[in-house]
Amino acid sequence: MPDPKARLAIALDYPDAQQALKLVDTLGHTCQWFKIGMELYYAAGNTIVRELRDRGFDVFLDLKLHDIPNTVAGAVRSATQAGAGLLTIHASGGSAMMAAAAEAARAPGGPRLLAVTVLTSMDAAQLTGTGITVSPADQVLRLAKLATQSGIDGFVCSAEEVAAVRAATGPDTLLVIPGIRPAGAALGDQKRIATPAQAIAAGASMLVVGRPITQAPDPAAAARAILDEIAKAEAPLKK
Ligand SMILES: O=C(O)c1cc(=O)[nH]c(=O)n1[C@@H]1O[C@H](COP(=O)(O)O)[C@@H](O)[C@H]1O
Repeated sequence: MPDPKARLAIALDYPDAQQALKLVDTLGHTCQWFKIGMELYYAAGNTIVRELRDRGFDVFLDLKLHDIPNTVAGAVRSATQAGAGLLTIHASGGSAMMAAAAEAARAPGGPRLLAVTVLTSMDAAQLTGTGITVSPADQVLRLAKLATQSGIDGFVCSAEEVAAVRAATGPDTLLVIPGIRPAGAALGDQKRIATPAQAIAAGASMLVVGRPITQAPDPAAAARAILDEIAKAEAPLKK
């Protein structure tokens, strides 16, 4: 059974390195993966990526790149220098953009790329508002297939689509699932959600959790509870 720690990334959605590192210190080595998103990266750049690497953690750099192919390839090269293990790009940037990103990520020490499909904060009505009239599930599948053809083998989607994406892309695909809400947790802006156990049971490789841990009265206890839920969900059923 894989270590549950390898299957949880904590979203460090903070405005500066000081606040982010305070949470990291609070969690200690309960967790292995930390996700640095736009809020923290725009404030602290590659310095915070290196700081976490120096402390022995793995870094998931969530920059959701979406630009012309040449620009995205350059951004992948810049992000590679800091040593992130995972990096996100938007699948809706298209096949040429994803292929250019995949090529840039093949450099030594390059990150594994994850194509973000349909944001977990979007429901069918919001998707329709952007001119896409198929369901979120159909759009996720379409983008996952496009990403696969473009040389990307990891995806971000919601737990609602994970089983279909797994079936379409194979057992080795890295499927990373945000929109995780333990039973009773506040939804905030998330729309397509699941509990940790539901997401793992549906076939998720890794879960992304932010506020249910960072805003908890006791973040370390909240993280441990989620790791326990992951471990139980992946344990074979005893008959
Ligand atoms: O790429 C992501 O990580 C991501 C994609 C997505 O579709 N939905 C989504 O919530 N995320 C990120 O996952 C984290 C979720 O945070 P919480 O909603 O606080 O658990 C945030 O850092 C989001 O930026």
